[in-house]
Amino acid sequence: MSIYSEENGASAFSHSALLPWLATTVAGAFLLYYFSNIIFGRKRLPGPWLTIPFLGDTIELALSDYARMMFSRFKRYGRVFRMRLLGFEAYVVADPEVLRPLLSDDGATVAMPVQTFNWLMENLNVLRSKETHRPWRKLHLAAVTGGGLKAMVPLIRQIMEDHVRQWATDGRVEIFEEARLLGLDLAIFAITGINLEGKVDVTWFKEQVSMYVRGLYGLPIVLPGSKMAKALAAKRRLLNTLMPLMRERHEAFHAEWEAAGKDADKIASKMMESGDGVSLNKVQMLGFHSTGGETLRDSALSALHGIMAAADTTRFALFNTWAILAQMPAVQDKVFEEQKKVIAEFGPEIGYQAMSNMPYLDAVFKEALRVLPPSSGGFRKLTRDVTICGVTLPAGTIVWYHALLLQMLDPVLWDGDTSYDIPPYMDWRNNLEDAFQPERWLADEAKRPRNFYVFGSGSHMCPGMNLVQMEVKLLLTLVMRRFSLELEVPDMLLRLAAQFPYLIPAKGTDGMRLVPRVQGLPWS
Ligand code: HEM
Repeated sequence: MSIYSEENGASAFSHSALLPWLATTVAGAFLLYYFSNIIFGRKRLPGPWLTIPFLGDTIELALSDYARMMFSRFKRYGRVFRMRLLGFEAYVVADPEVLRPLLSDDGATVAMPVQTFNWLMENLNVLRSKETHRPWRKLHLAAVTGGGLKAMVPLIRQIMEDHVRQWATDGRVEIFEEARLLGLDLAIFAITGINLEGKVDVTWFKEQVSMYVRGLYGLPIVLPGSKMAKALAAKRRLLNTLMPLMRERHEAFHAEWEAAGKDADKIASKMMESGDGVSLNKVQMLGFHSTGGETLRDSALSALHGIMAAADTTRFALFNTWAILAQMPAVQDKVFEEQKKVIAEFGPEIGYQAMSNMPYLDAVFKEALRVLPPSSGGFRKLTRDVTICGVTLPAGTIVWYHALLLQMLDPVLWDGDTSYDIPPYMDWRNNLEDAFQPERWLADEAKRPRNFYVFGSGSHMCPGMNLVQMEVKLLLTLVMRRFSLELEVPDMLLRLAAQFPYLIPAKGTDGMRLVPRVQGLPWS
C-alpha cells in the first residue's frame, strides 16, 4: 500500500494511509522482538515458551486452582522456572539453600517488578543499600517487637473492641469485608499514629485509602476510570490531606536529622536510647530522609508506606485464619480451653503478657498461614550469575521466592512424591482436617514445618510479623472467649471468586455466625 496519493496533479501525503502502515510496522516489530526473545533469548531456561503477550501467566493464575497450578509447574520444570505476569518476567526459585544468600543481600538486591506497586509507593531505595537499610531496620524492629509492641497493645485492643462489639450485636460477621475494614483501621490509626479526629472527615479518608490500596491489584495502565487512575488520584488527595497534618512532626524530625549531621546510624542510636519508644511513622521518615526524601511530601508518602504495608496484608491474614477456623469446631474448642488456662494463670485481662502465653493459638495462626499464605513471598534482582539445579540464571534476572510453593515443598512434610496433584498437607480444598493441624507447630523441633516464607526470610524478613501475629491472636481471643464460629456458607472456600494474589470469596458467601458460648469467658 502506498502512503502517498496523487491529488490535483501533485504527490500528496495521505494521513489516512500512514496510520495503518505505522500501526502494522509497530505491531510487527513488537511481535518480532517478542518471538525472537522467546526463541533466542531465554529458550534454554525452564518455563513455558509461549505465553499471552503482556498478560503472560496472569490469566491462568487468576482462573485456576493456584496451589495445583504451582505444584504442576514444579513437577514439569523443577525448582526453577519462568513466570510472566502483567508485563514482567520472573524466575520462581524454590530451593531454600540457593535462596539463603540471595535473601541476605548476597548476590541479589531487593527488586519490585510489579509496576502498580512502584507507582503507588514511588521510593523503595532504603531497602536497596545496606548502609541505609541496617539502621532503618533496627529501628523498625524496635518499634514493633518487645517493648514497642507492648506499647501498641492498648490502642489495637481498643480498635478491635469497637469492631467486635458491633459484630456481637449483629450476631454475625461478613468476614471478608470486616477483615478489610479492621485492617484499614489498624493501619491508619495504629501504624501511622496520626490523629485525624476533628481534622478530616475520617470516613472520606478511609475511602481514599481503600481506593489507593485497591490500585495495587489493577492493571498497570493509567486509563481514565481505571483502578490505577483512581488509585493515583486518591494518592494525590491523601498526600494533600496528610501534608498539613504532618507538618509539625516532619519539621521536628527534619531538625533532629540535620542536628545529627544526616547520619542515619547516629539518629537511630539516639532514638533507641531515648526511652521514649520508637514510633513507626518516625521510622518511615528516617527511611525516606536517609535516601534523599527530605520534603514534607516525602514524609506524608512515608505514612502511606506504613498503611500500604499493613492494611491488606493484615486483612488477608485475618480472613484466611478465620475462614479455616470457622470450619474446625474441635480446634475452636482447644482454643477455648487454652483461654481458660490463660485466665487461671494471668487473670482475665487480655494484655501483652497473656497474649505472649498462648502457644496453641500461636500454632493456629502459623498453621493457617502455612496452608493459606496471605503473601506471595518477594522478588530479588541477581547481581551475579546463579546456578540452580543445573540452570544458570544470569545477573539481572528477577528471582521470585514463592511462599506457597516453598511451603508445599517443605522437607519435613513432603516425602518427594510427585504423583499428587497437590500434597495432602496443603489440600485444604479436599481434606481440610488432614491439611490443617496446628499440632505440627507444637511437635519437637525436628518435626516442625521448616519452610515458612509468608513473612519472607533473611535480611528483609517482615518486621511486622510479630505485630500481625499479635493482632490476629488478640482479635481471636476477644471473639472466641464468648462465641463459637460457624460459616453461613460452609463451603465458602470451595466457591472462591479468586485465589491469586489473595483469596477472594464469591459475593455474599462470607457470612460467619457468632454463636454465644454457654459459659463465655470475660475480657477483663
Ligand atoms: C500478614 C501480614 C503481612 C505479611 C504477609 C507481610 C509479608 C512481608 C514479606 C513477605 C516481606 C518480605 C519482602 C521481601 O523479602 O522482599 C515483608 C517485608 C516488610 N514488611 Fe511485611 N507483611 C505483613 C505485615 C506487615 C506490617 C503490619 C508491617 C508494618 C508494621 C509490615 C512492614 C514490612 C516492612 C517495612 C518490610 C520490609 C522489611 C525490610 O526490607 O527489611 N509488614 N512483609
